[in-house]
Amino acid sequence: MTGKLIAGNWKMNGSVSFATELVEGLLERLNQDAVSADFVVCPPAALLGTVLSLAKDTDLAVGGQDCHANVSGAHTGDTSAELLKDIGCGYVITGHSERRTDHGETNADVNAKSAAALTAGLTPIICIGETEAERVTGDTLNVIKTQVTESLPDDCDPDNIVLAYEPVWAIGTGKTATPADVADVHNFIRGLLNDRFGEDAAKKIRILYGGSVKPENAAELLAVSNVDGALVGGASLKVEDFWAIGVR
Ligand SMILES: O=C(CO)COP(=O)(O)O
Repeated sequence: MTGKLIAGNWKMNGSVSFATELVEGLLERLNQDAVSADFVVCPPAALLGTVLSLAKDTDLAVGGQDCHANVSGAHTGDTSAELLKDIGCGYVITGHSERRTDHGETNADVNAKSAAALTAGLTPIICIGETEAERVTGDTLNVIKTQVTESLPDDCDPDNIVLAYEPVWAIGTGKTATPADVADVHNFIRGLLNDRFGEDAAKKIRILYGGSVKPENAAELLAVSNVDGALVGGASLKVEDFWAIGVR
């Protein structure tokens, strides 16, 4: 692990002109500022080619938003991790709560997709997080434990995985978990990773926080123990805001 990882999940937003303007804006800043954070953008699949051609040979990394667990085959509309790697991606988001909800993805599915990503040479950004109902009933840590246990592939290399804690109730709602809540969950996740991989290996795994991260709350959230970066939705669509989250 080096600096913080600031990942932008564009979700189903953008166009060729939007992507070009946003990526050019980021590259301009990457060239000018001394940056300790690593930046990655995850555009919709149809914009990957545009973004990759702009980001080629730069410090801006690019990721997909999902991949199929299989290498190839009759899976209309899906994209394999191999193909993402082949076109130049370095990362892929797996298990985002919107995919768990919209497409019924289970921890087992997320595990298989993350394993496929690792086999292809991509770093999966494996998403976990409790719903509002689970938080209210005090089940947050149990849910997190199950998700971490079941979503991480058996033989995964701690060098090549990223976790993202995104409380579902904080996504796109403007509600952010308090630094104390975030600390509780991130410290708990670190403990689970320590138990599984041993402390030396586990500390290589970056644990991102996601859910209504914006320039106004980024400093406070990124200062929390065991918060190694951010997975940013809405604010990653504005170059000034996305940049200000990682460079302060
Ligand atoms: O889901 C998210 C990133 O993956 C977070 O989205 P928002 O930053 O828009 O809340």
